[in-house]
Amino acid sequence: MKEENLEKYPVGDMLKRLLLNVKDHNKTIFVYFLIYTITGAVYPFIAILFPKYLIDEIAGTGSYNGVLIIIGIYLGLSIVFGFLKNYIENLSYPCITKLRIDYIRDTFKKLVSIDYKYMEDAKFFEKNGRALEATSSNDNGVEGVYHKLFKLPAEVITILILTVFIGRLHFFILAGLISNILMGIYINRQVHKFQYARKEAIAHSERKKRYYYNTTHDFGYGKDIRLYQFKHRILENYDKEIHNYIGIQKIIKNREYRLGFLDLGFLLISNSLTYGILIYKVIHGMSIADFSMYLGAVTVLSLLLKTAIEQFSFILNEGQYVYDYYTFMECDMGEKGGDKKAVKNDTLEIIFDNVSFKYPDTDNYIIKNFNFTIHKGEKLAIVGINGAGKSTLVKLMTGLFDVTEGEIRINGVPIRDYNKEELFSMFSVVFQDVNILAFNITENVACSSGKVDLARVKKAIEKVGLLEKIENLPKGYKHTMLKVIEDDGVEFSGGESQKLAIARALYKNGNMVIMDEPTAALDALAEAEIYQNFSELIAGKTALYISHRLASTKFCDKIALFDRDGLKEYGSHAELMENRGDYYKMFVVQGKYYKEGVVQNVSD
Ligand SMILES: Nc1ncnc2c1ncn2[C@@H]1O[C@H](COP(=O)(O)OP(=O)(O)OP(=O)(O)O)[C@@H](O)[C@H]1O
Repeated sequence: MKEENLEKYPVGDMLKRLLLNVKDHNKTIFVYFLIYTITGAVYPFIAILFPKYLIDEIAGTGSYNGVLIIIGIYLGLSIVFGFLKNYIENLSYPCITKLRIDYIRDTFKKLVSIDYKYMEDAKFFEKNGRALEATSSNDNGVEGVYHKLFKLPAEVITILILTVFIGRLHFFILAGLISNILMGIYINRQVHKFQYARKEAIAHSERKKRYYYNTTHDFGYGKDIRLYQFKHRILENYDKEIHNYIGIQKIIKNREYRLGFLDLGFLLISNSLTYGILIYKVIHGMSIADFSMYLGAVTVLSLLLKTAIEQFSFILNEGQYVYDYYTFMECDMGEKGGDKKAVKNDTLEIIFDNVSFKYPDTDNYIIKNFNFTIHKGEKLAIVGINGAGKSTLVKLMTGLFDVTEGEIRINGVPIRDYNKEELFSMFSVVFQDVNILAFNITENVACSSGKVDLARVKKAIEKVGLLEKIENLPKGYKHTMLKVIEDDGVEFSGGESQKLAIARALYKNGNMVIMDEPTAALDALAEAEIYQNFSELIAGKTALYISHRLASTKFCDKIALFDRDGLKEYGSHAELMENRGDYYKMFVVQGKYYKEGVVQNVSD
């Protein structure tokens, strides 16, 4: 990767946004900053001037009292300024950390609102990883830059005063110091450029490492990892990735190390100049008191210049990540959608108008030139082979993915015109993979911890047959689910989780019900109950039912059968049976299987 890859970014703009953020979140930090800058700028002079006055006093009158007064003043000033400076720094630290935590909160908000398509996009995770890096620790990114910005102005003031002071003594001392510092900046920027040019490789490696880390820490993978011996493969891959990562870091450190020699050379030249000139001045009449004061001033200046340059470079370098963060946060990722409101108190009509779709970064169309209408109040069953695109249709009509070509309209309005939250509010969906969150039962059903209609939660739970199970839990509806947060959290079986997901859909009471294999994990009795109660569950709404169990299609008005080439058959159960096509064949095969199973069970 070439170093020219370093992106230029507007430093001023980045700084302005950081400061505006302080203004919006916690203005007190500005007051702390002011006090720190004054005390921090004055503090070093106490140590620089003290030896001069002390030596002058000893060499002059030599009175004990005079010496004691000077020591007293020195100690007094050191204590007052030193204490104030540290105290204020201490007060500001957690406030600055809070600013970073707020940035993380904003990222969370963004992540749960952006278009779903990004959730299935590996590249997005790398981008997101880089943005998160800017908020990942106290010392780097946003918070690191804030801490440095807090301290830097005090140092700059001290440096300016000392520069004039020393510059007046001899220009060469100053020139030596400045060239040393310029070299420091150059080296720092070179290392950063080199490192930043490798940020894609680092982010890629980080993503892989994170994946292996998460896989081993996620209980959900526990069974497969053990029973299928994935452990060796995971560890092997993790080791490989670490090796890769360390390889990149070594290259960066090697470059830093080599450039460090250049820095050392300039430091030696600068120090030789300083000491040489000061010794020369002493030989030609400079007092020891002044000598010690200038020596102190040069030492402090060179130290301060070094720290200030480091901080300055740090701000420039880390600012690049901070800017990446802002770019990420400001990127429109479909959070809002259009401005149309949800359809209120009505059922939905969905029209697929010449829709084609392929997943981002893939070449194959999953759906091609698809024209179809789901009428108001219709109960439609979708059946078909694995991978035919049934779930993809759901992702498209609910707005989780955008169509590649064509248009989907809900009650005449293109779905991209709906506000995203309004659009999502219209669907009560039960997906085949159920996700239970580590909240309590009520929150999992009502999807809220705010205003919840407990009677409705209970009714939904009752309808899916979970009433007894939940009322027997020690904390009932308030019992936390999963063991991730609470030790005594309740873990549901696959079927129970699916029932809970149906209860969630019932409680939501959207305009349309979509069930994608909602009974796959249910026992036969529970499944039969869902079939029987289906009409009641959907309460006259438009409903879509995806299932491989053809018995479930009988209670639907229409059936659409898909294969890899799209819609193959469409009609009522009776019509499709009469047509003797694929649906008929599938139905007969499944029926035969069931019958044979029954016969066998009976004969057993
Ligand atoms: N995020 C994705 N990126 C790329 N391809 C995908 C993605 N999700 C699904 N696919 C592909 O799209 C095709 C259709 O998948 P879909 O899940 O819609 O099928 P399905 O009919 O619901 O299958 P099943 O009956 O097995 O649930 C599959 O070939 C799948 O590999």
